[in-house]
Amino acid sequence: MSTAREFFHLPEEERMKLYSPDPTSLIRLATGFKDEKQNVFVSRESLKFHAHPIEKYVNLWPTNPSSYREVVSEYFVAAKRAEITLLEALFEGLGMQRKSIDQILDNHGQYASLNYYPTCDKSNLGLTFGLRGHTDPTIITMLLPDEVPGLEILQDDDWVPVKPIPNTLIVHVGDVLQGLSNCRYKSLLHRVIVNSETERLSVASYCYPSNDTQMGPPKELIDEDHPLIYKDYTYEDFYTTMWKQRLPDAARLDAFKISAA
Ligand SMILES: O=C(O)CCC(=O)C(=O)O
Ligand SMILES: [Fe+2]
Repeated sequence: MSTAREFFHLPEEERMKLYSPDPTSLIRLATGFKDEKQNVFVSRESLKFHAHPIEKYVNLWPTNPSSYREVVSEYFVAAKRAEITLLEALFEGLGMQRKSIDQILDNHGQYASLNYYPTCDKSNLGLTFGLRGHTDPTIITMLLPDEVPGLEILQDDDWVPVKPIPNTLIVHVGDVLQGLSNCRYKSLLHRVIVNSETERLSVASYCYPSNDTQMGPPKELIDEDHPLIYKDYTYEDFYTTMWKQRLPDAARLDAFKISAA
């Protein structure tokens, strides 16, 4: 976390060396922007990069601060290990067969985002979000927030603040897990609000399957009480559709519902 903070406290021209508007870049800094249509400002600055397999990507990462590669590698390798352990337990708990689990986890990827939410002028608070409501297009997202409040989740139509607990990770269910589990797990709608006093940081590890992974629910999860909701599709189909639709939430999955055939 302190390495991420150091990075975002570097002079703007140093950070902007990594700026790219292209979402397929292997590493990129994304900056805050104004949505003219909705007249809101989204203030998050984030450094996004691939983190697994780490040997393939580490040479693209910043060398300023000088500890960056070492500290960030150590964190994301440990985060990935924890994600896989958690997912294996969760899939086994759902009753999935080993073959189905391997199909999903073999060749999975890990995408990282260091998120920085600057403080916001009091007069602009009403029109500024850190991040607007969205679900993550992942299997799960492992999030390490700092101790500043800001994350909110939607629960029964109300935005509920998530109270930061020191040294505690948060795991979000993403759209892919909703699809794979045939809706036994629901993707979590969340957003980030900003404040005028304290900047906020978080470190996100997004776990996603390989492009050719079949994302329809495995047959062992389907029975009379749990009729099949989603047809077979690949992660690549999902991603391509997502970019076309530009939907912020799990409604992206509706295109793959059996009833949408
Ligand atoms: O900063 C946070 O707490 C949430 C970040 C987030 O939702 C994301 O990176 O997808
Ligand atoms: Fe998110």
